[in-house]
Amino acid sequence: MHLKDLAGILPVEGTASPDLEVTGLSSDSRAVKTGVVFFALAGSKADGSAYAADAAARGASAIVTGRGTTVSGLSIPVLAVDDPRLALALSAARFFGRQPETMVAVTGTAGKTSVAAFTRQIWEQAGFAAASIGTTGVVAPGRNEYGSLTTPDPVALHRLLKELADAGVTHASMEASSHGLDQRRLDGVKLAAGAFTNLGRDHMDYHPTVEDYHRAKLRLFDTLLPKGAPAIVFADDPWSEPTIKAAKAAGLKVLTVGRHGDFLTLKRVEHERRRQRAEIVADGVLHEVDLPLAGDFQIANALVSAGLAIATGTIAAKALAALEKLKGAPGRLDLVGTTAAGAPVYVDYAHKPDALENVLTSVRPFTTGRVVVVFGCGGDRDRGKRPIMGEIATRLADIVIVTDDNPRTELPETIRAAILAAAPGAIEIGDRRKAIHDAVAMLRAGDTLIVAGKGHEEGQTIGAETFHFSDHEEVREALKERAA
Ligand SMILES: CC(=O)N[C@H]1[C@@H](OP(=O)(O)OP(=O)(O)OC[C@H]2O[C@@H](n3ccc(=O)[nH]c3=O)[C@H](O)[C@@H]2O)O[C@H](CO)[C@@H](O)[C@@H]1O[C@H](C)C(=O)N[C@@H](C)C(=O)N[C@H](CCC(=O)O)C(=O)O
Ligand SMILES: Nc1ncnc2c1ncn2[C@@H]1O[C@H](COP(=O)(O)OP(=O)(O)OP(=O)(O)O)[C@@H](O)[C@H]1O
Ligand SMILES: N[C@H](CCC[C@H](N)C(=O)O)C(=O)O
Ligand SMILES: [Mg+2]
Repeated sequence: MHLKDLAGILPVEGTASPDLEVTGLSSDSRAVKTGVVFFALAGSKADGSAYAADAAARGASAIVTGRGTTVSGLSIPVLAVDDPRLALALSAARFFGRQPETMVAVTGTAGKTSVAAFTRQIWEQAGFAAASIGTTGVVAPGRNEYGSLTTPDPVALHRLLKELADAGVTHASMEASSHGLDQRRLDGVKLAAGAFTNLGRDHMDYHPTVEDYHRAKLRLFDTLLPKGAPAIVFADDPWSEPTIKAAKAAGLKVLTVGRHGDFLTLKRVEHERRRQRAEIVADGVLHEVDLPLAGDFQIANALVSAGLAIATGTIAAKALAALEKLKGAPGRLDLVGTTAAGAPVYVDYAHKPDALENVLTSVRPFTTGRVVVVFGCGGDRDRGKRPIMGEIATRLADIVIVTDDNPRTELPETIRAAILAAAPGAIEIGDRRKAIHDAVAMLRAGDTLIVAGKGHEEGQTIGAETFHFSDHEEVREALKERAA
C-alpha cells in the first residue's frame, strides 16, 4: 500500500509524499519497522508523540499525530488529524481490506463473552462459517486462540478479520468493551447489527461516572452502527430504556428481547439446576426452548444472541432451536465437578458486583445446604467495587472466603481488607490455591461452591509477574484429593 491509499483518512496531500510505501501501521514505536506509519496516541500513561523520534529512527514512513501536538525535527512526513485513534482504526480497516461479510458487536457490563459465543454457535448450527472474538480469545473453524484484550487494538483486530475472511468465515460476533468503544478500536469494523445486554458498575477506575460509562457503550449505537441497522436490546434492565431511546434517536431499528421485549418475548421460564425451559414468542409464534445452561442470566444472553442471529438472516425457528445445543463460554457458571456427596463446584467469571449478585442468586434455589463462595478483587482496578462485592457475598452466601485475584502492583492484604471491611464473618485465605482446597473440603451434601473472578484465566498476576494458575485445575485437584 502507498500513503495515498489512506487519503480521506490521513491528510496525505501537501507536505506528505503520497507515493511513500506503507508496510504496516503501529501505535507502539517499539514495534515500528521500515515503512510502518506510526500513530502517536495520547494515552493514560504516556503521550505517543514523545516516541515519534523513536519511531522515525526505526524506519517509520510517516507519523500521525493529534492536531495541536508539535512534533518537529523529523525528516519524514508528520500528518496531523483530529482524532488519531479514529484515524488508526479507519487506516487499519483499509490497510487489511477484508472482514467477514456479516459482523455484529455486543456491549454491556455482563454477558458480552457469552453472547458472542452463543451467536457464533447459532450461526454454526444454521450452516454458516462463523467466528467469535472477545475476552476468551478467537474461536473460528479450526481455530481457538486465547487473546489478552476483550476488544483487540485496531491493527490486531483488522489483521484478524482479514485472516478470518480469507479463511472463508462469513459471520463474526465480537465484544465491544467500553474501553474498546471509547478508544475507537472498532470504528473501522463494518457492523451489520449491534446488541446491548445490561449496565452495572464496572471500570470506575477508567470512567468518571456511570453516565460516562453508559455514554461510551452508546457509541456502538449512535456512532458505529449505520442508520437503519438492527439494535438488539435486552429490555429488562434498568438501563434498557435510555439505551432504546438513544438507539432510536440514532435511527436504528430497535428490536427488544426479554420479558418486556417485543421482538423475542419471554413468556415463562422454569429453572432447573442445570437447565431451564423457556417459552419464547417470536413473530406471534410460541416456541418452547430447553436451554442446557444454569443461571437465570443465561436466558437473557440466549435471547440477545438469538435476536442477533435472526436480525442478520437466520430463520427464527432455527435460531431458537439452536439454543437447545448451546455450550456455555468457558468459565461462565462452568460446572467443573461435584463432590462424592454430590455438591457441585462452579467456576465463574463474576469479578464485578452485578455479576456476583447474579451468580449467587442463580444457584440459591437449587442449594438445599449452604452456598459457599471464594472470590477476591483485582489490584490496580476499581477500588470502589471491593466493599460492594464484600457486602453482596455476605448477604447472598452462607460461607464467604476472601482470597487474591490478580493483586498486580497492589498489596494483596490491602485489597482483601477492603473487601473484608464489608464482609463480617468472612474467612480470609490469601493463597487462592489454599482457599479453593479449603472450600472444597468444607462441602457437605446439598452445598454449592462458586469460585468467582477468574473464569477462563490461566494466571495469577502478582507484581509484574504472572504465574500459571487455573481455578479449573485447582478445583479438579481438590475434588480428586477428597475422593481419594
Ligand atoms: C487503560 C487502557 O485501556 N489502555 C489502553 C491504551 O493504552 P494507553 O493509552 O494507556 O497507553 P500509554 O501507555 O499511555 O501509551 C500511549 C501510547 O504511547 C505508545 N508508546 C509507549 C511507550 C513506548 O516506548 N512507545 C510508544 O509508542 C503506546 O503504545 C500508546 O499507543 O491504549 C492502548 C492502545 O490502544 C491499549 O493497548 C491499552 O490497553 C491496555 C493494554 C489494557 O490493559 N487495557 C484494558 C484495561 C482494556 O482495554 N480492557 C478492556 C475491557 C476488559 C473487560 O471488561 O472485558 C478490553 O477491551 O480488554
Ligand atoms: N446477562 C447477564 N446478566 C448478569 N450477569 C451476567 C450475565 N451474563 C453473565 N453474567 C455474569 O458475568 C460474568 C461474566 O460473563 P461474560 O463473560 O459473558 O460477560 P462479559 O460482559 O464478557 O464480561 P467481561 O467484560 O468481564 O469480559 C459471568 O461469569 C456471570 O457471572
Ligand atoms: N477485563 C477485566 C478482567 C478482570 C478479571 C479479574 N480476574 C481481575 O483481574 O480483576 C480487567 O482486566 O479489569
Ligand atoms: Mg467479556
